Amino acid sequence: MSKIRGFEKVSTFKDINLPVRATKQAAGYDFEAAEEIVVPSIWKSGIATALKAAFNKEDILMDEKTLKQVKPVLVPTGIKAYMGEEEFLQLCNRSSNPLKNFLLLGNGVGVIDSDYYNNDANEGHIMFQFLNFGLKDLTIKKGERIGQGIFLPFLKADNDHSETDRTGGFGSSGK
Ligand SMILES: O=c1ccn([C@H]2C[C@H](O)[C@@H](COP(=O)(O)OP(=O)(O)OP(=O)(O)O)O2)c(=O)[nH]1
Ligand SMILES: [Mg+2]
Repeated sequence: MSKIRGFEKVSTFKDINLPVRATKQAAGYDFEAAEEIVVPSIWKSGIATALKAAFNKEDILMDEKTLKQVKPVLVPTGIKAYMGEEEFLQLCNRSSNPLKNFLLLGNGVGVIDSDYYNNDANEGHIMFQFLNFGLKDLTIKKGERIGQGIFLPFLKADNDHSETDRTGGFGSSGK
């Protein structure tokens, strides 16, 4: 069978499942966490203190360490995806994540470009970036379903001559 679009395991991950659609007509392929990982509550980072200070009209002082803790956590899936040149994989949250676990995607939706597959930096490893708005830290277990991926076509504008090759992910284009 010729390869059109699909999923493979990143070489360093063995004991994981490839994404599947849960039902006959489900649009999204459900992704699982490839390892156990903690997503800290954003409120533990000192934001609560800062907000209190803001209400009291005090200066908000946040050190570097505190600010860094507010970053989303990249949850590894151990999965890479291949697809057509004019397609991408859209990563979306599961509806139950905010409802049950206060988990939001930091980037709203994730865009997996077709040239991310097998890139030199990380082989095309797909990550979900989560922020935990709950009051408690959340442990995501290995094998837990964390999000979904939907393959979609995209359109190009007139006079589009982009020839730049991708070298990595998450800010690798340097802009
Ligand atoms: O939730 C996401 C979003 C992106 N990616 C990977 C696939 C994508 O092809 C690459 C780059 O994503 P994007 O273009 O959205 O980020 P960027 O900040 O523009 O990085 P770059 O400069 O590498 O394009 O990172 C993920 O694994 N998960
Ligand atoms: Mg980009």
